[in-house]
Amino acid sequence: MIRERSCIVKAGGTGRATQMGKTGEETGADGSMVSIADYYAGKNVLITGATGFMGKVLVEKLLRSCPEVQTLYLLVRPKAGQSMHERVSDMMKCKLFDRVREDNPDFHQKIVPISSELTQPALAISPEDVERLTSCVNIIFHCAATIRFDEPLKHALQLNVMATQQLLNLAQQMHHLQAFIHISTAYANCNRRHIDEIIYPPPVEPKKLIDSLEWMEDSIVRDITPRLIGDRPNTYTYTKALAECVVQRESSKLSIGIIRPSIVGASWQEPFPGWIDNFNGPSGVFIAAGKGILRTMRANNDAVADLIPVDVVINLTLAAGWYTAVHRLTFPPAALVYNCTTGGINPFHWGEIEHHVMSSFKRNPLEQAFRRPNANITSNYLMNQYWILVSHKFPALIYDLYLRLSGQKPQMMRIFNRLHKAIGLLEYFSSQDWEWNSENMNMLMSHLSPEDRKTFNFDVRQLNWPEYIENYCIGTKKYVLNEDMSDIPAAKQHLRKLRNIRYTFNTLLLVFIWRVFIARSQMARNIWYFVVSLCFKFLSYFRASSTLTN
Ligand SMILES: CCCCCCCCCCCCCCCCCC(=O)SCCNC(=O)CCNC(=O)[C@H](O)C(C)(C)COP(=O)(O)OP(=O)(O)OC[C@H]1O[C@@H](n2cnc3c(N)ncnc32)[C@H](O)[C@@H]1OP(=O)(O)O
Ligand SMILES: NC(=O)C1=CN([C@@H]2O[C@H](COP(=O)(O)OP(=O)(O)OC[C@H]3O[C@@H](n4cnc5c(N)ncnc54)[C@H](OP(=O)(O)O)[C@@H]3O)[C@@H](O)[C@H]2O)C=CC1
Repeated sequence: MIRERSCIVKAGGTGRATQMGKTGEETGADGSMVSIADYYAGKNVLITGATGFMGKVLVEKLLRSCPEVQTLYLLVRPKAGQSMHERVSDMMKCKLFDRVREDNPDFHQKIVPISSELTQPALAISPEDVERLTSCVNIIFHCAATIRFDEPLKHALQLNVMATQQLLNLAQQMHHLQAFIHISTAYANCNRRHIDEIIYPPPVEPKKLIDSLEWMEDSIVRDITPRLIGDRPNTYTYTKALAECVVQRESSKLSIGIIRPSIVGASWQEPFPGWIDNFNGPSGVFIAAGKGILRTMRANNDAVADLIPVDVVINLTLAAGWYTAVHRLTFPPAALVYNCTTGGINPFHWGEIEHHVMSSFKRNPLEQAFRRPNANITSNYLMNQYWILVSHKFPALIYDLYLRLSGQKPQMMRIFNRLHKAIGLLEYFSSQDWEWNSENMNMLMSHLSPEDRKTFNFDVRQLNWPEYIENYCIGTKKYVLNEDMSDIPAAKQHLRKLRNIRYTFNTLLLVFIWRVFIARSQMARNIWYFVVSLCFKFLSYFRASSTLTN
């Protein structure tokens, strides 16, 4: 149980002893509150979802900025024919860890993978590992989740809610646990316009839902899912809301912090600008636009694009872990919620994003683009449908015809169908505005020392959006698509070729229209001559009137 009355924590390699003050705050020898890095020194940290996008950045930052941390226990499952050890060792080889590798080539010694499948009973952790974890873990970061918007409800419930409950059960057996940090999402309550840093009543009692879905066939669950999720857009936001409620229920027994990031994007500063490794959220949209595939999407130009860089989220998460732990005895029995968003502090809009993404991909084009990047967003449904037909389906049809004629397998229509499915799922988030209260983020910032504010910076007022978007787009090119920056001249040359193809195509189309309609029909010819003579008359009138005025 973690709500111990007092405790002495040996601050690892710094040799600095920290102790619980009367208020429950962990203080240094001089009575001041320990810094974040000093707090993590000597601590054993358990992380779920460490192989995911945010988990990796969390592991990297802990190792780099809290070098005295004792051990990171990562709950990992084997996947795609790779053992858990192979997966973790591959992860540590990735470029994200370059800076840590430079500082400490032996950093891998601090990482201990623990085999776990979160959807299995007791998280499928072996009894020996349970023993090990319960005897030494000091802080838990729970990042694992399914973030797919089309996840069947049963599976989303299993992973996002039931696994969270099981992890909380495990946490309660831990003898030295000081904080449990749960990663939620700012959109857990997206059925509300204004979202405070509180846990709202759940749409349904989680336990009752779990019990009733257990005996139901998948097809029945699929049929009733829209009724269950109600005014939420998908099973993801719905189950994340239920998970918050499950976490909240344990807050009388554990010290809990809940982080609610909005749309997590590439890194802003750390470990280097623009790091991103997936197609989720806006990244896939940016890439599709940069490749010239996506030309239109439904989004509101004036709606706030609540993107938040991944390093900001992780800095806040680590600071929240520190704050939750050092204040654990003074907390009321309620989880502290941190809305981790940018919209209320440093707003930027989808229209501006579109402009900067497009100009960035013109300066730094992606290789082998399908067409020149020129995506436009519109909130008008009919307009969007029109452009989908003209700019997506028609070119896809022509290209597939070309592939067929040249003996290759047609593929463009299939790509567009998948793209339409993906953007259809994202439109809900790009067409509306939300307002998040972020007082706890400000409160947390005010508790940091000037040094910690620099090392664990989450002050998004300093974020320069155009520069961030430029680095984000370059990041998708370098780290998601593995394209080389030295190939940019060739990519530009390819875009010039595409432009010439378009000019030639448009000219041929004009000639074709001329031949079919104008040259063959007397009426079309008459209309044509009428339009031309009207233009001529207008030009002559315009010229004559401008001569008179002179
Ligand atoms: C310039 C214009 C500016 C426009 C501005 C407008 C931008 C609007 C953006 C709005 C974003 C809103 C996000 C809201 C986030 C809520 C926050 C969160 O809490 S939660 C976090 C947010 N959560 C999410 O974002 C999850 C959303 N994603 C999903 O739910 C699913 O991926 C899916 C249903 C879209 C596709 O399912 P399915 O068809 O089964 O396909 P698989 O998944 O199996 O992937 C197959 C392959 O395709 C790849 N790939 C994937 N996506 C894209 C893409 N967009 N494109 C290209 N490729 C993509 C994928 O890598 C994979 O490759 P490989 O491994 O085979 O090589
Ligand atoms: N990305 C975003 O925009 C946002 C994310 N969030 C939240 O942040 C957290 C992390 O998201 P993100 O890093 O983007 O997600 P990812 O999909 O990149 O990572 C998910 C992680 O969960 C693990 N996981 C999934 N299923 C299981 C399982 N059955 N057993 C064990 N581990 C499992 C994955 O492991 P494996 O590699 O084995 O699949 C992976 O490590 C989530 O809680 C999400 O809700 C909140 C707001 C926005």
